[in-house]
Amino acid sequence: MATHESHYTLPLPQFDRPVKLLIVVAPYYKDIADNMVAGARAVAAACGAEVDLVEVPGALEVPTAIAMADRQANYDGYVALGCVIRGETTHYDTVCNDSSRAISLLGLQGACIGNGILTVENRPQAEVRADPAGQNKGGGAAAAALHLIALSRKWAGQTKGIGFRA
Ligand SMILES: Nc1c(NC[C@H](O)[C@H](O)[C@H](O)CO)[nH]c(=O)[nH]c1=O
Ligand SMILES: CC(=O)[C@@H](O)COP(=O)(O)O
Repeated sequence: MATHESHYTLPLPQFDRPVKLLIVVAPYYKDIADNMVAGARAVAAACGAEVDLVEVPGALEVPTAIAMADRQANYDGYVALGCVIRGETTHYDTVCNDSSRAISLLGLQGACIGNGILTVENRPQAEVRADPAGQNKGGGAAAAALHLIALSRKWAGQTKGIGFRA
């Protein structure tokens, strides 16, 4: 089994105004999803963020639900959670690639999203990544969303070129 080098983790951002996060989770593998939600909730709580949660059937529906919420609701950011485990067919690649690409495109359009959709070969890989006491990828996705929200607030209302001398 591969060993994993630990990586540097940014300190969590601090906020002077309330933050509202939406967790969108696909509980396709329910125990895995439950652990990721627990990790994400703990990180949100550490930043004082309020959390709502909605469930969708599978990873492919996660970006669609985030896009709907971003149009119709008032969340500051989103945590995308789920797990895709390779099966016998090429469907794995479709679910992994399309969910990831759609989430990235929503991010480029301005939504603050942490992507915590696991894409793994087997269940043990998913379990260690979902475990809040293990790799805690749910917590990492929540932290990513919170960092983007902090950046978005830092630059809100700024106009290009103002404040610089030519
Ligand atoms: N195989 C996995 C799926 N597949 C289902 C799709 O995400 C989608 O719900 C369906 O195609 C209907 O649009 N979803 C997962 O979250 N994880 C999988 O391993
Ligand atoms: C990741 C998947 O979509 C997978 O569960 C589908 O399994 P299969 O390729 O065996 O149909």
